[in-house]
Amino acid sequence: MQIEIKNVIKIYQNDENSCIALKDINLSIKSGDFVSIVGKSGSGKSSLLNIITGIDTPTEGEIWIGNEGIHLMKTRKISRWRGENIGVVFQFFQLLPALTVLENIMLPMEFCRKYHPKERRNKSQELLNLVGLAGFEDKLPNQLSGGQQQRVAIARALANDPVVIVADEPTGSLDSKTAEVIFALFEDLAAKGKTVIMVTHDEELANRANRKITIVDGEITQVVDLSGGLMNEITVYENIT
Ligand SMILES: Nc1ncnc2c1ncn2[C@@H]1O[C@H](COP(=O)(O)OP(=O)(O)OP(=O)(O)O)[C@@H](O)[C@H]1O
Repeated sequence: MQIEIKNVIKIYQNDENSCIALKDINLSIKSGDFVSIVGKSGSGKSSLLNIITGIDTPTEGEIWIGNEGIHLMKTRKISRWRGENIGVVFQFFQLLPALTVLENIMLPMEFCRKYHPKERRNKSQELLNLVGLAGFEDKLPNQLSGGQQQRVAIARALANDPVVIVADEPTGSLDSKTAEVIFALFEDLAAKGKTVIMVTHDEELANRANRKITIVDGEITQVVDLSGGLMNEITVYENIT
């Protein structure tokens, strides 16, 4: 599904202060694209991801994913739609500690009533195999290493076979060797046709995506085409300020 972000502005407002986190963001992401987003802390990366996934709403602007206007959806519809169409992976995994690995993966299927209840266990098992954790079904999250927990989180993100995977610093809390294993999983998903959008602080990993987007102070300052292994700058949105 094509993603179109049009003139998105995000302003956080409280009683005394306001913070302009995103200033007129425009971006097109094609189906099957693997996009990395880099930028300094506070530049607006998470704000952008939260708006793409409908976790947060833009102050202004539009987000289209396929034919769906995310900015037009009511909160209740968004969570269901997200559950069916977008897999979200966070830096600190966010697995439910009291549920087993398999139960964590089944949760989005139950929430979206995807698959027949009898099928869910098999589907979850397949996903666990895919991330290389067969045999860990009945473990609790705290019995796993960080890298293993992130693999479970990726399996959970894939539970409803979403077309888009969005990951916010998925390797940020992992050592470099484990980060490599996790990143390779995302590369594999992109190669299988999923659209992957990943925020990372790691420039080396970011340069292995198809496109790298740099955000500075809430603005896209650079979009670099990395496909074909050649760092070939295609579009530069001028930083007007
Ligand atoms: N809920 C909020 N209320 C007020 N300001 C916020 C809120 N969330 C983010 N901000 C501000 O918006 C700006 C962008 O924050 P954001 O978290 O999107 O940046 P980031 O690039 O993801 O940073 P990091 O790499 O540290 O996670 C920052 O100045 C931040 O302080």
